Amino acid sequence: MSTQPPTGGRLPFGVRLAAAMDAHGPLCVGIDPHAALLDAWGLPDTPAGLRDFSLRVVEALAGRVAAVKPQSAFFERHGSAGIAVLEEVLAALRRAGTLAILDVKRGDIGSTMAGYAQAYLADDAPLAADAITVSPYLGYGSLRPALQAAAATGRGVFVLALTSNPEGAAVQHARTASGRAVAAEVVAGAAASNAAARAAGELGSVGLVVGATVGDAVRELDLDLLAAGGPLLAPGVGAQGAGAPELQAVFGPARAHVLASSSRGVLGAGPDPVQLRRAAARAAAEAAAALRA
Ligand SMILES: O=C(O)c1cc(=O)[nH]c(=O)n1[C@@H]1O[C@H](COP(=O)(O)O)[C@@H](O)[C@H]1O
Repeated sequence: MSTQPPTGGRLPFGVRLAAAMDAHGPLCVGIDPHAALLDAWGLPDTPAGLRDFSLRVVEALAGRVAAVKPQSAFFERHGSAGIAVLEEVLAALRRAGTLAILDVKRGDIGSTMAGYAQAYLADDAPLAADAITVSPYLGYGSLRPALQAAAATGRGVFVLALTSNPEGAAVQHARTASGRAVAAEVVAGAAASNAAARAAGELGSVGLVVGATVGDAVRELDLDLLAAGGPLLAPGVGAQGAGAPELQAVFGPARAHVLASSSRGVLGAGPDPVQLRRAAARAAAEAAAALRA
């Protein structure tokens, strides 16, 4: 990452996220408007239903959780009208001062990655978020345009390292020519990207995604998650079955860097905003007890 001061008057993403986790607890709530959730909330599976659902989540939780993570897929499935809703949701989070991590899992050859970087990490982009999820499986170096754009604007990226789905292991646990696991190469890439922030004693802006459901993989693959120096986004909490014991066991000495992430586990408590807030507060307290002990 660049050591130039970011544009837009923002502190680096890692610094802003560390402050938000201290203020609100280490929880990110995902906005994943599945058709079934829209139905459970009494809303139609249309762009209007999507808008109502998403803005109600923002209204209930903005200013109360460390970060909110809209899942782009559930907006994209409604076409251009869905993307327009996503723009509105990101703008609402920006206005509320709540960090937005846009889950788009982008990854492409460098020149195309530059296009994605402009789409999500430029100051004037309609879909600008504070951070995005990216896939390093076209090679960590292919992420360079996103890493540079993030550093230049005080934004961040979360690089998929060990994903929460069982199919991920076939790729992520495989050994490279160096003998290290593919996931270990990704962790090493993030550590190099975060070197300057680490030297400054700050949380880096290049995070990793490590599912809370990955069991013993971090230890077995010898991943030094603490040395990576960035935040560790841990999906899999709640609906996918992980809770406090899994967070503690998976992250061990790196647990102070973890941002636990739950979508359906919190959203299922809606649409009543009081119940949504209660579910988020409960999940944040559980994550804090597991990770900050
Ligand atoms: O990048 C992610 O957030 C992510 C990575 C991963 O390994 N596993 C994973 O579940 N996710 C996302 O986290 C969310 C999980 O939603 P729930 O299972 O409802 O909490 C979805 O939007 C997933 O796409």
